[in-house]
Amino acid sequence: MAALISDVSINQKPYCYNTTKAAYNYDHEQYDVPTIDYFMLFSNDPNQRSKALNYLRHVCQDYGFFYLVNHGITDNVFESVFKGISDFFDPIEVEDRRQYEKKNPTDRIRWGLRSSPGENREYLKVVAHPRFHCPPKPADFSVFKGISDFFDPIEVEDRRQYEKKNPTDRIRWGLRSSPGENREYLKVVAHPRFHCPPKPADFSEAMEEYFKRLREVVRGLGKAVSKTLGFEECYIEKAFNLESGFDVSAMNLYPPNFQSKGAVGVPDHTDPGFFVSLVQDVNGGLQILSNAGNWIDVYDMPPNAIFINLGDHLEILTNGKYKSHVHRVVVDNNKVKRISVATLHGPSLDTFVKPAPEFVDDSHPPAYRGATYKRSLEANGDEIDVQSSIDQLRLQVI
Ligand SMILES: O=C(O)CCC(=O)C(=O)O
Ligand SMILES: [Fe+2]
Repeated sequence: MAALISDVSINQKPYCYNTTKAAYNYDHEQYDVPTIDYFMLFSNDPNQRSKALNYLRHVCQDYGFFYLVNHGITDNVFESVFKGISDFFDPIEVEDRRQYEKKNPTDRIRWGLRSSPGENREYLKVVAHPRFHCPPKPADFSVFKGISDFFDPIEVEDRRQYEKKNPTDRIRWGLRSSPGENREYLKVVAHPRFHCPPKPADFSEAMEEYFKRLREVVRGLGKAVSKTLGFEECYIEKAFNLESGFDVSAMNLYPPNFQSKGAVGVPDHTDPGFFVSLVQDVNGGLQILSNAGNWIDVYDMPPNAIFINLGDHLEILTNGKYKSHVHRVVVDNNKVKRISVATLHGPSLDTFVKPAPEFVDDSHPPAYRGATYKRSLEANGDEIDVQSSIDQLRLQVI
């Protein structure tokens, strides 16, 4: 006789609020992302330059993200990048891309396809027939009352006795909290050595050209940000040993909403590195959590602007003065597919990053543990995964 399995589930909160940060205000806020004019940061007119740097200081401190315009990277460069990525992600050639699936932690090119709706529930499964099985406690396991008593939040540890032990379990309990993801991605190490799949034609050239120009822009931005912190313009360059800085770029393709499984493109996260630069071919989906705890839709990005987000390692270096912000991608409004290129600009792998003495005093004790960039990346994956580990490095809530 066939076994009957009963699945008793309790749904948890909606996707992706399982972060350790303080309670969020879930309202989306539709306000402008500030715009920084790159050219003005280097203006020959000292008045204009100082105005632009003051504004950048305010934006870094009170926002932590901005659109960068007038950066000098031409439309042609962007067009070639999006064409190259779109060709690479040709739906017909998906099997060919599997050669770049994870092989080992030293991969310099990695591809992945994530299409999962996420799961947020606690469950108890029991074999109900031919013999009925059920945990003996709580008393009077009458259907909804009993189930609700069984899932008593205080007693969660007690329920672990029913976690998977072997395939013949007749009672099994589980707690699943995964945010889901909908994207195809290609990650490449872009610096100190540039890596890219050799096919399709022109893809690698387009990316190399983009990264070369982007590095120049990011170097300039590092100088300007050093000034906003009150230092010489080479401060960031030296602190992070940028000559051999470790940059990883994620090229993402998000499906249109009717093809996605669930609403999340990329779940809540911050990024390692000191700056993250992001460009996209169409508007839609990126949201960032403001200092005030509101989700801001990045929806009005000027054409060919670069969205800059401060990264974890700038937060650590400045002991929390310039913060890295949680962001995510939602796909439920994507009418068409969207391509983005998120590049995480990092220190060299052997740079030991800790709160710099200039940001530490009696009223600002060190808020983060120091670690080499390599170790901080390895805390939650490998070098090319580039996952944040700032929560593990945090010494106290600031
Ligand atoms: O595609 C986006 O808008 C953001 C992607 C992202 O946050 C990442 O790859 O780290
Ligand atoms: Fe990100």
